[in-house]
Amino acid sequence: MARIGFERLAHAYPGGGGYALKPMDMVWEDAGAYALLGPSGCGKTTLLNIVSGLLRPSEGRVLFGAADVTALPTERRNVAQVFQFPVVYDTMTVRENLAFPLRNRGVPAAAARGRVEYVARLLGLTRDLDRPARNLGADEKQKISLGRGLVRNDVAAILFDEPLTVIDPNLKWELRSRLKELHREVPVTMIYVTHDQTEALTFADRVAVMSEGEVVQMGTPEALFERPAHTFVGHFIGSPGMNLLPCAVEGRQALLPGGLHVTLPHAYPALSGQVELGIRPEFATLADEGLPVTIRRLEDLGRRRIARLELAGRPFAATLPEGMPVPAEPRLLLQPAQLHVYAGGRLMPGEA
Ligand SMILES: Nc1ncnc2c1ncn2[C@@H]1O[C@H](COP(=O)(O)OP(=O)(O)OP(=O)(O)O)[C@@H](O)[C@H]1O
Repeated sequence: MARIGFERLAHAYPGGGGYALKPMDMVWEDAGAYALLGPSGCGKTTLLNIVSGLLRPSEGRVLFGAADVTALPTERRNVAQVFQFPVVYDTMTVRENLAFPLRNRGVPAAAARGRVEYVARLLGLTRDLDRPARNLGADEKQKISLGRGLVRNDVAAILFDEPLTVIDPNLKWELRSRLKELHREVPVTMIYVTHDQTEALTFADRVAVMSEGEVVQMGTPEALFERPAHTFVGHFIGSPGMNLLPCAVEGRQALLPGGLHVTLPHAYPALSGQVELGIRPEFATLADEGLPVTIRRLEDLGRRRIARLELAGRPFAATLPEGMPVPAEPRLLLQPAQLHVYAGGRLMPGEA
């Protein structure tokens, strides 16, 4: 198990035109469950491959504990990897597949047996243990791959690269919770790459949200929801994402187009770059008093209703409280503590 550190780490692919991963310093604590979350092309796989040793970074250092592993190949890093598609020996039984990484490390047969059966139980593979792997379907085969990644508990880290891609949607939820359960029982550092926010937020204690080669925020799922450090995080996390309105800020007042004023929870100094006011739809509700808005349409999302509005000439999403009829003259209430100010995309702290 290891704490993983990045020191001035960056990567530019030869002939790739600039950084695929911009310079970063970061520490992932030993035994943490981390996710790398972001859209296609943001640099998740590049960072994961640097951790696994598949890719040598063009700048900076990678540390496992105190050891500099930057130049070490994968086989000398003691990491387990689970990829998008199953990596399974068809000629072996499920049991032999799961035991393979242990046998390779010389783990005694009795200890290996217990561990294999434990992991098989966790992944729902017990009944298949003595079947040849080749007779199984894609879901089952990917479960074997997951099992082979999870079976050793002496690894520095287990790296998952979009491991549930081929899994049937109904099974995904179940496997996610099993992985989480396993992490609680065997606290190994786990790093999980995905573009799916539900997967990242349910699996990880801490999520690194990436955009354009940069980790724009590393935080708990709660922090990403309540205090997005970057407008990208506000927008990318949540459904619908955070509302962002261009504005000017003077002290404790945000001035929106059309002459509307919003009182902020803090005062702000003079800000440069594009200034935006951010608030999540969950903290903006239709009410009898507040800012004047126009309702464009309503969306019923099952447990809640979202009103698509126009505020200061811009689209805006808010919550229509349960049981509230659609108001004839709709007004919008914004929870003051949930108002955030961004300049150049970054969250501004405000004055104490
Ligand atoms: N071998 C390569 N040579 C040149 N450029 C590359 C190479 N691999 C990736 N890139 C570029 O680096 C950037 C980051 O790619 P990366 O694969 O790390 O992103 P990602 O977030 O994992 O995306 P995806 O989810 O699509 O795999 C992209 O712009 C990509 O085009």
